[in-house]
Amino acid sequence: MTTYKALTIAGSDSGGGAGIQADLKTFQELKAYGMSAITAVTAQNTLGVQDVYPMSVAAVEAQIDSIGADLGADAVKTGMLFSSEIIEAVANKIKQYKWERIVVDPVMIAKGGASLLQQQAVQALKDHLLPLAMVITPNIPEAEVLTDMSISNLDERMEAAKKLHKMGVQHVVIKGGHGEGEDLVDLLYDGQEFLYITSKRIHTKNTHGTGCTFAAALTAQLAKGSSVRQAVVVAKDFIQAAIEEDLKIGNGHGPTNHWAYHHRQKENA
Ligand SMILES: Nc1ncnc2c1ncn2[C@@H]1O[C@H](COP(=O)(O)OP(=O)(O)O)[C@@H](O)[C@H]1O
Ligand SMILES: Cc1ncc(COP(=O)(O)O)c(N)n1
Repeated sequence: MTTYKALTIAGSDSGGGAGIQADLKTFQELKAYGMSAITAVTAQNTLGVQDVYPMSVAAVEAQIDSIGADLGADAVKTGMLFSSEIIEAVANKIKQYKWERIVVDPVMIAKGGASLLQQQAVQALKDHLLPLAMVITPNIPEAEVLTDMSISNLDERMEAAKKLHKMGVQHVVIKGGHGEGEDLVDLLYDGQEFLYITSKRIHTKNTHGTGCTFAAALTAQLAKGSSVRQAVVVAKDFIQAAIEEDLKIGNGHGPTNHWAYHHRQKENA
């Protein structure tokens, strides 16, 4: 049996709902072997981010080198990268190891408002990482920052997707969690066609880590050899199940349930 390997380069969330922890749980549920390179340690829970401790560039590079020199990776996800220095180092390592199945989740601000990316690092993200991305997965506010436009309807979202594609990204997924209304649309653009992945909005405050979990599911599927289109569909099912069966823990915005998708599949088998 082949073992498919997925690497996440992201921040640690001590509360376990987002970041590295969400990614590794999701990889495991989708049967990809999970590995990590930590860019920053956050002291975080369902109430918010209490503190951020970035790692040194050398520490980030060393973790990636340990993986590159031995295990290798079939797909790589980036999440919280914090600074331009870390972004540049990560982009260089991706090139050095010739990794191609790259999912860039351009994490900027936690749901509670804490900054997970320094403002001056947005340009580094555009210059160094976007051209390496097989898929980018911004939410609407992140797509607005990256394209320097305001997005208030689906037409503007399509225009933003085209702009991001022009920046060198192969596939763009602009997620719809921050949109309005009962119908929620995640929009996929591959440079030629748009695909609308729709669902009903679930009314819950427990959406901590939805973006990380969605992008991690996408990465696990890409590691196993899926096409981007198939991987996005599975990622959407995964996050839908994880939000529907939320865990109701902590006193703030609780995490999603990373085992719900697998659990449902077993019940339906
Ligand atoms: N209330 C919700 N009901 C159903 N799906 C949701 C909800 N909120 C987010 N999602 C899904 O979770 C994923 C992450 O979406 P979004 O909230 O836009 O990103 P982020 O967590 O990065 O802010 C997307 O696939 C989106 O469709
Ligand atoms: C370490 C870390 N990385 C990413 C997020 C974004 O989480 P969300 O998916 O809730 O926007 C977070 N809160 N913490």
